[in-house]
Amino acid sequence: MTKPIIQLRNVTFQYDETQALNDISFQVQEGDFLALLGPNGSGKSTLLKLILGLLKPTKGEIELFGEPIQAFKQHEWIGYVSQKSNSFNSGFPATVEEVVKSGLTKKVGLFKRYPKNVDQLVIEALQAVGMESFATRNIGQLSGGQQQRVFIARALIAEPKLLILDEPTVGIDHENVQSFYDMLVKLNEERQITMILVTHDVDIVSEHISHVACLNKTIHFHGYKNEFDDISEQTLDAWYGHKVRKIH
Ligand SMILES: Nc1ncnc2c1ncn2[C@@H]1O[C@H](COP(=O)(O)OP(=O)(O)OP(=O)(O)O)[C@@H](O)[C@H]1O
Repeated sequence: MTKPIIQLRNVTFQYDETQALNDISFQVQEGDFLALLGPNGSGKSTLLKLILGLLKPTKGEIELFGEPIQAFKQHEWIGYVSQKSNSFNSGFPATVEEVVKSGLTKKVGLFKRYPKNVDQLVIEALQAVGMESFATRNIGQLSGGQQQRVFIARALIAEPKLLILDEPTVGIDHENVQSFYDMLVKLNEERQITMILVTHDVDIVSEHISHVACLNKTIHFHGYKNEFDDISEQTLDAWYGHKVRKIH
């Protein structure tokens, strides 16, 4: 039996002037691979910040792993790779292995020691994203897509149950997007990591994604990927307020 990892009930969020989210209710189940789609300004980042506990809903409730978010303490269960992770300049003074190791800080606490097998853990995390041969390189000397993989390894080393990726394929060239997806699917299937992939690109929805949620201030659709495929472009246009083209 799968259980909800995230449950939102009637969540509304208001910045001073702007209502960013209106009456959002949906669940993410253990093992789901969810693409959260929405145009610019549709509330995707706001929704993520609510799930990560960085903002509090104006109205409504959020549960993580079956607990009200206010009581939830296992923050190391949630890995987050932000949109801006892959923007180091070439002189940034950290190696790939140092960046990955820093992903353990949340788990071991800032002033506690790393486990004895930390080097092995770093290599395993890098192997999972196909980046082990870059371990000693400077992070700033990697391409945007390679840096993104390293940041996923940094999240993986803490053994998350849920991985949230904000626009992960930005900066990855077209030929490498498929292998990037294959890597995410492998993590989802082999390690049973629940995935939420945030994007404003409808095209990006790969065949491997299990669920899709369409957000534009409110949730217009949340369901299986094959149900999403049946939605017409006209309906998407109406939700998003502009022309949308689906590429299969
Ligand atoms: N700190 C803030 N203060 C006031 N309004 C904000 C703030 N952050 C976001 N907003 C507004 O809330 C709405 C939702 O913004 P949000 O950043 O969540 O959208 P998004 O879907 O992540 O957009 P994008 O795809 O462009 O990153 C927008 O109208 C935005 O202008």
